[in-house]
Amino acid sequence: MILTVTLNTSIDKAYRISSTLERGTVMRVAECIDNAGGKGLNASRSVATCGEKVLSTGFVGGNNGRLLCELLDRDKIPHDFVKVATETRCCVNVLEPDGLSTEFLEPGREVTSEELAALEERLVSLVSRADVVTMSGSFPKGLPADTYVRLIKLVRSQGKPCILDTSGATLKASIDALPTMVKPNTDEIGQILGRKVSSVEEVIGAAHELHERGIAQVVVSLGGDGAVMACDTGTFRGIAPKIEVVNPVGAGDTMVGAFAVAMARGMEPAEQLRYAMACASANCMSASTGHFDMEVARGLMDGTRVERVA
Ligand SMILES: Nc1ncnc2c1ncn2[C@@H]1O[C@H](COP(=O)(O)OP(=O)(O)O)[C@@H](O)[C@H]1O
Ligand SMILES: O=P(O)(O)OC[C@H]1O[C@](O)(COP(=O)(O)O)[C@@H](O)[C@@H]1O
Repeated sequence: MILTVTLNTSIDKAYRISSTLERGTVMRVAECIDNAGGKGLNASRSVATCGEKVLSTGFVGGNNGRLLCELLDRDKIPHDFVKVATETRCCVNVLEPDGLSTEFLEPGREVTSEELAALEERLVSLVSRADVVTMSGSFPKGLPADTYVRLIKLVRSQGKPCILDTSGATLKASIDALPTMVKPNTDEIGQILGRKVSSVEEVIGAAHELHERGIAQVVVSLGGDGAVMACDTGTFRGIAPKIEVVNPVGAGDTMVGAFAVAMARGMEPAEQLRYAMACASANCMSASTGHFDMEVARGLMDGTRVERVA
């Protein structure tokens, strides 16, 4: 079973509009698709679509929290959340006819230290049943900066692999806890190392350097340009297939879920990367955030290439 941890859950609303987004006007929404969101729940759907058992945990609260659980039930995603006193946030993704996407991410409302302690207690038993644990996304208000450090240590003390996908100061503060895998983008790995990283050569060097610090798999995702991975068996460049992008939101989350599946199945790291990239590209071809069709992903596997670069 793959356990996904989402501290800042959300009702993700994809608004499809039929003309270009214009500031300062009234825009009517042609279609609204609601999904249980927050990065970890996109990863949960990815695990389920890959055909593996998943369990989602984290915090939910209020009416949005109830709706979120209903949306997960609709997607047949099992969940075991800690209920908090505040309302779960909403995130809005506006999709324009030309494929451009603009996201509005609400901050998460306050979570107390008692509610965090309840989650830590719950995790002790949930982690013991998991093959791989993923931790994704930002923090709601109120959580201390070392929250992921504590949760990663809890997972690693049980000898289980832990994938961390977060950003900014939270990522920087959590890296020394040595999760098994991290999935920063180019800007984020630059922030961790304290220097500007831009070319693919610089990304390769940066991924290798972070791997040397003790993170078993460092995966830097590059959107349509694919990904770079540094691990014990070498450094690899993944080339993504050319596709028609419909909604790229959640591609990285899909990648994380598919990586967890590939790890749990004991695939070689380079094969894990190819599998996870094909699923992530398939996510970009679906309008619904964090959803993809496994048949489409299978069809993209041949066009997804992984080459050793070091
Ligand atoms: N335009 C695209 N064409 C093909 N594959 C894509 C495209 N955008 C993303 N992907 C795939 O999804 C992966 C994750 O996407 P990325 O945008 O880097 O992550 P995030 O959603 O975290 O920003 C990429 O490494 C790539 O494999
Ligand atoms: O938890 P965070 O970092 O605030 O991000 C939350 C939001 O990011 C998303 O996962 C999309 O992010 P990506 O496009 O970077 O994968 C939304 O679905 C989600 O609600």
